Amino acid sequence: MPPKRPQKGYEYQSDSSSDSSPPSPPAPPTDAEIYAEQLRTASNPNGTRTSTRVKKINTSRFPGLNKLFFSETESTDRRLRKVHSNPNVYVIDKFLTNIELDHIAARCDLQIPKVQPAAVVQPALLVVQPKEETVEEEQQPEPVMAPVAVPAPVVVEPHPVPEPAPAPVAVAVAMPIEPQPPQPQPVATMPPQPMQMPNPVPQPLPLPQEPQPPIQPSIQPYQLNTAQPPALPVAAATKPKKPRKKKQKKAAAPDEFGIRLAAALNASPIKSIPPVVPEPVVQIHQPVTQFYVPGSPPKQPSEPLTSPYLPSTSSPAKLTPKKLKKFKKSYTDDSTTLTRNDDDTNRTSTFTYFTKMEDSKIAAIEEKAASYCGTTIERVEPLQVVKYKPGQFFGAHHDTGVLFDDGSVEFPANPPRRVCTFFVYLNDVPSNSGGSTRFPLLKNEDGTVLEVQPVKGSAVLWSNITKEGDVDPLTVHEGVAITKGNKYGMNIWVTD
Ligand SMILES: O=C(O)CCC(=O)C(=O)O
Ligand SMILES: [Fe+2]
Repeated sequence: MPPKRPQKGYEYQSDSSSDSSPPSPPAPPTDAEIYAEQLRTASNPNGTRTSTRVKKINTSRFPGLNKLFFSETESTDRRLRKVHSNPNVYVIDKFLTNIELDHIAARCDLQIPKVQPAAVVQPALLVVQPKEETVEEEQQPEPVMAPVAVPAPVVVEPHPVPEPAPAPVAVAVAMPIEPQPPQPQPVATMPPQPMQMPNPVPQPLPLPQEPQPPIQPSIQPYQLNTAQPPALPVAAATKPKKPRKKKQKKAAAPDEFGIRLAAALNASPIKSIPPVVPEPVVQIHQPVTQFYVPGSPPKQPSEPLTSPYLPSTSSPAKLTPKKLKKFKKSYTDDSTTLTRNDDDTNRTSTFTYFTKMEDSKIAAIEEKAASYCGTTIERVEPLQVVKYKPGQFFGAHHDTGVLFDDGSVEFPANPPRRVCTFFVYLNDVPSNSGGSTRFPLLKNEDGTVLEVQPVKGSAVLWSNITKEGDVDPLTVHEGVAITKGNKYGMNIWVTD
């Protein structure tokens, strides 16, 4: 019997060591193509499904993922707003900070208005308003991602409107490092949710240090046996901690506070401002010398795996590309011929990639996604930024395999496979302009299809696999065509 025609492809992982997306044909074969060829000859010589050779994912290696997606008990993580059960789909409001959003927009030259500060504060005002500080300087309270339960369906035009400026004095004392304009919640068209936490008082806005769920004991999927640690990007290397100051009651140094606030407000031309975003602590457990070609299958099943995604260069300069990202035409791979399909009518959007741990902010985002899943940064693919112009879309597909006409999904035989997806919205898209992320097989209680409308900075999060470690065909999804304006998003894929 001839193999079933694959309906939709997905793109294999690209070369993480390059700054941009893979080249268009007739370029020499990319890692993805080489991987596809290896896969074809190794386990799929006739172009048929590979499923009989597929290794399940051992979900016990992902305790964080188990808690989020497969546990009988509800997650108590208040940052997560569940918009569908079984399979669980969550929205994380304000997954990215405004600083992270602005950084991505700048690096990718996205036409997104800069985040508006909540108030325009003259830095001079800050000098005369010393701040009583009773907490340790570096020990910021764990910011809570103010979970504001919004009864759904909600028809909200997600246009952030800057709040009227509060009195400068109040701002000087209570102003967070990063001002956050009010943001509407991503709208999932589902029946009303029980209120998770009433939010009667203004929440302290999150500081640049994002809340991190406790990182699970190291999983160490990749046994890296070498002597020579690579020089990691400055920001990615674990830094020795400065001795902490004891609690003391003191007036905040107006200079420092003013400068940091000014930096956050973008109100200062000062060049050498102290970093606003703390250096992320990237957990690299073992030194790395051997690098696995992205996307290529492991050589021997018994052979220890190396991380497919860690940077392969020891030069921090090479890890900090100055070039702006360029968006390339998206492609998908056909599972029957395992060739790249550039003319895929199922996907008209374009994409580009960040280099793995390209800079401290990118590394922090990777780390944030990993920690939600109770895993470490090694498992996070290079971040992929996607762009939709009016009329563009990404039809129904699965992030972990090829969706067939009969609704089944072929699971790639070997790691790295995309265990879960964070799709982050980089701009707002009003609900009357299309552009939602739609899950055609997931229904709300009222029978309507689950759709999540883009709200800047929020992320929708789902698992691509089942509790048993097989592909979950229910998490097929699509990027609905946007009718007006552009849509920008970012895929964060955590792999096995
Ligand atoms: O654009 C969206 O809403 C979803 C995009 C997506 O699923 C993908 O890029 O894999
Ligand atoms: Fe997707």
